[in-house]
Amino acid sequence: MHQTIRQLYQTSPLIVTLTGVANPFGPGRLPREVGCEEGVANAKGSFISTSNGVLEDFVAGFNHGEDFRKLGLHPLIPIDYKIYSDKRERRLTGPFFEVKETPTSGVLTKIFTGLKNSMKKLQVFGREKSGLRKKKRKRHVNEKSTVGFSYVKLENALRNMNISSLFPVQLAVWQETLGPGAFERDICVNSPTGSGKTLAYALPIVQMLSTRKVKRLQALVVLPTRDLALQVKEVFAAIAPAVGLFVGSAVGQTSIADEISELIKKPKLEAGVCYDPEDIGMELESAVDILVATPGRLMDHINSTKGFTLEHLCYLVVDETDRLLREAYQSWLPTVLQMARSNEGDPFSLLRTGAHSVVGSLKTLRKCLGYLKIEERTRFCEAKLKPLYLVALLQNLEGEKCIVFTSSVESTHRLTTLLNAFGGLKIKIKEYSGLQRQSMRSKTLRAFREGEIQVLVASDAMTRGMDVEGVRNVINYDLPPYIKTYVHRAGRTARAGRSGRCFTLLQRHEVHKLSDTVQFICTCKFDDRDSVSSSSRHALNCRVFNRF
Ligand SMILES: Nc1ncnc2c1ncn2[C@@H]1O[C@H](COP(=O)(O)OP(=O)(O)OP(=O)(O)O)[C@@H](O)[C@H]1O
Repeated sequence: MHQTIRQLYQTSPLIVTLTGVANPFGPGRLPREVGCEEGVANAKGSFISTSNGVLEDFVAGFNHGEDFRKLGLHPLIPIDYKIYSDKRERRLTGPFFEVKETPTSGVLTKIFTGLKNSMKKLQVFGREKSGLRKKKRKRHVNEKSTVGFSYVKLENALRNMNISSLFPVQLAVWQETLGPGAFERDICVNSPTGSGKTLAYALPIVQMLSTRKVKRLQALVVLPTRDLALQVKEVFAAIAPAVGLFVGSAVGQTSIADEISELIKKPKLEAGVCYDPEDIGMELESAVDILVATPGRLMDHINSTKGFTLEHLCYLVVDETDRLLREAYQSWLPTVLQMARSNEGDPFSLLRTGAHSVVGSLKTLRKCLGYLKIEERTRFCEAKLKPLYLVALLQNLEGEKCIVFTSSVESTHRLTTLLNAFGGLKIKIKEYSGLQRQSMRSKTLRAFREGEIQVLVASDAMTRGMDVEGVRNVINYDLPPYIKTYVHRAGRTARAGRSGRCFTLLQRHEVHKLSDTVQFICTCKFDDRDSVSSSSRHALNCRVFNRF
């Protein structure tokens, strides 16, 4: 049975959107065409998944749809749209519904209206925004002293991180969550690589929790890999202690016992008193307010750690959403949603009644928030000469920090061995790939960050989200297989407003593939409202920020 979008909004609290660079319709176009923008006003609540991908993400969406449907939710997956893939035009149809109508009255919510003037400085903290509704204003006045105090503390913490002003995406999310309309909806943050999305969600979470009275696990951030999770934990750890919050991680590879002792506070027992073990179990409390986790270890704690609970969860961030939701990881998401709401009896009573803190409907923050200064260069060479070209290129780059991407873990290993065998290169080269033990990877990454290593030869384990300061160059030794891989690889340079270069070594027969990719990125990524140059048209990826 086919449902129209409108019917779906009336029945479904779940919205799955597809946004991002590789969205074949261009960011923004899809949601608008299927009426998401219009839908935000009507939807009763949402959990959102975003995706950078093309076809496989649609398919993944369907698979996950099964999980979601078990929970009584229905993903909104647009069907009956032309999907361009491998130059072929395909049409997806699916079991749920078909998009028949294209609402034309969908009006873009102007989330950035009025922001421009307040974008410059951190003084945005503590400044009361004009246009606050009466009720909100009252709340601010009541909390003025505490809130103002935490603004100052946060500001100092940011200054210690050498951050003196907020990036546009950070201001936009801050405005969405703490400004007028304060977090009435779940939001999806969609902005270029290296534009500061991590702090964009970390800052408001820390601010919102800064007035908490009791230490409980109230914010959960989920990321697909350990290194990424630790990177994000560092960001939280730099600002949360300033307002008295505790941050923990559950990322695997370390002993679970150590993790438990970090996450769960044991009651202090008096010597000589005999306690009932069951009573002790009851008194276990969370030792952290914010947890950064990978799905596997998160599930371990959910299943077997005494005292670990998500029942007080207020904020859920699903980072690198498209990747996380493509891999089921023991259905972690439905489990988290269920646990988070288990104290309400009906897991979706919050969605329906709006009690407690409402799961708002979806809002997509989508805008080109600045330019990525990436210079793109291609070099043609025969396959057998590629290593020589690479050596020459590395010599030319004179020890600048550089990541060389290959197509597989095996070729990463081979190429590193080969490069190290060249005596002439006076630079330190190491490999980073999924083939290595985690401890080895982390050690290499640390050395790369600290500048002890100048060139990292990496498989695509390195592409996503990794933030290493000072990476000036990215080299595609092998052509990336997908558009989004290209985007994420290139996004390891030109971060935080800096400039960078992306080189691609090409064989003649690969030329059309690259030009298709680049053309695709240039034509599809931004809609007409975003005036950007083609070189800036890189890397959009997504974070989902969900409030229970
Ligand atoms: N306001 C700021 N001022 C200066 N530097 C900042 C600011 N916010 C973030 N940064 C720096 O920008 C870099 C990129 O930030 P972050 O890793 O959050 O980007 P991202 O958008 O999540 O990237 P990706 O899409 O690749 O995951 C980091 O090194 C971070 O320290």
